[in-house]
Amino acid sequence: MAGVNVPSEIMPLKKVLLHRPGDELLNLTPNTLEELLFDDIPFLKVAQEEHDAFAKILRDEGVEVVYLEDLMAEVLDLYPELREKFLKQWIFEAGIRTDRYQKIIYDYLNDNYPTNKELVLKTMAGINLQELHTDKSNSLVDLVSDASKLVCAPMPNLYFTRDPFAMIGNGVSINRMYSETRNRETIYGEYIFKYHPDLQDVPEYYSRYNTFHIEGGDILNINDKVLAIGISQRTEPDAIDQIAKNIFESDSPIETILAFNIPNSRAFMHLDTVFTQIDYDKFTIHPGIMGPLTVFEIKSDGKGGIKVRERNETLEEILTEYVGRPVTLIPCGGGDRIAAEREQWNDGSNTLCIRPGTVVVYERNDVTNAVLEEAGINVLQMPSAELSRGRGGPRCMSMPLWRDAE
Ligand SMILES: NC(=O)NCCC[C@H](N)C(=O)O
Repeated sequence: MAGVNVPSEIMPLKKVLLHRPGDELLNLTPNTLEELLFDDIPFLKVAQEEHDAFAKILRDEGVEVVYLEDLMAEVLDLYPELREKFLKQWIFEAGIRTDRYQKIIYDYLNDNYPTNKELVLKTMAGINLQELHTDKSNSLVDLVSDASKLVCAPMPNLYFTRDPFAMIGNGVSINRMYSETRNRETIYGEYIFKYHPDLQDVPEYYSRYNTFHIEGGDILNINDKVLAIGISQRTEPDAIDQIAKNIFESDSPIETILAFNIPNSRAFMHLDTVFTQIDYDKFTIHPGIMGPLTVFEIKSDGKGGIKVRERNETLEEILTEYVGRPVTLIPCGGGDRIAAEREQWNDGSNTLCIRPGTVVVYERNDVTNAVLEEAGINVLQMPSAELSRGRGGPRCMSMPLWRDAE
């Protein structure tokens, strides 16, 4: 089906975008973990098995699974003239600035990765110096550079397809990311939404070339008229102002944006690490954010601008007003503070809802999973020992492209 339709977080999921972890995880090293936003180096083989189990759960529930690497390769297959443009842009965005190395890397990729799928996967995996057979006789750089040096860094966070671009109703936000390492990931979104036949007519509400950063983990579709966006470590108020104006000026039916101001911290990096919708009237929430949370309501001022007011009611009251029925907040960890902190850290709140009352979760968060089941939620558990080392859960690892309407 062409286009995208994601008017909520809970209606039956029909099509979802994933990225299967690849050799980019083999290019993680201890001294690059912090810069690349990982807490340890996953065992690739097992991470892939866990990811395949995730895809199987989705397919068994009737969801069409498409992969980012395939969509990008299809674009280059359909438009061969884009291969050179994409490669040169990717090399530049990898920080390669000298003509010499730009040519060495361009020729290396073109000569060694003839199919577009192989090429796309290699741009995701990164390149290290020892792969490049440079002529060491005439360059100081080659003579002194550490052979294991990564000349084009890997993009290990790509399997978190939630973040680089995010569906908003029938449109998309192609994001400007908080960190340079993840901002590189948005190149694939630029190409698939500009050229892929299934996606090229999707209205864009934000551009990767904008100044202010916003990430998809902070964007939650409440319904076709209400959008929630987190103010977080990754998403700044200026970006929300900008996307709100763009949305209100567009054909989008969204009338209200609720900005959730959550603590600025790595553990709570996105709104969806502490808050997700799991049924018509149920949300999971990390108790640790309830105290400091403030909610701002943003609407159009009718003159191309916005008007903002702080909501002082309780979160339940605010959500009940916008969801249209009494809302229950289910605490991650079930009221046990230590379990809440442990399980939020391992994405116990980061559920992926595939239809009202049915969610995919990490099996490791057994306290929260039991609480969800007691609340009548159908909990589909996936293995997570290696994937969770990247600090993201089932919602982080998925970007819905189509959900049924009400
Ligand atoms: N939506 C999400 O919460 N995504 C998780 C992203 C984890 C990744 N290592 C990051 O720090 O961006």
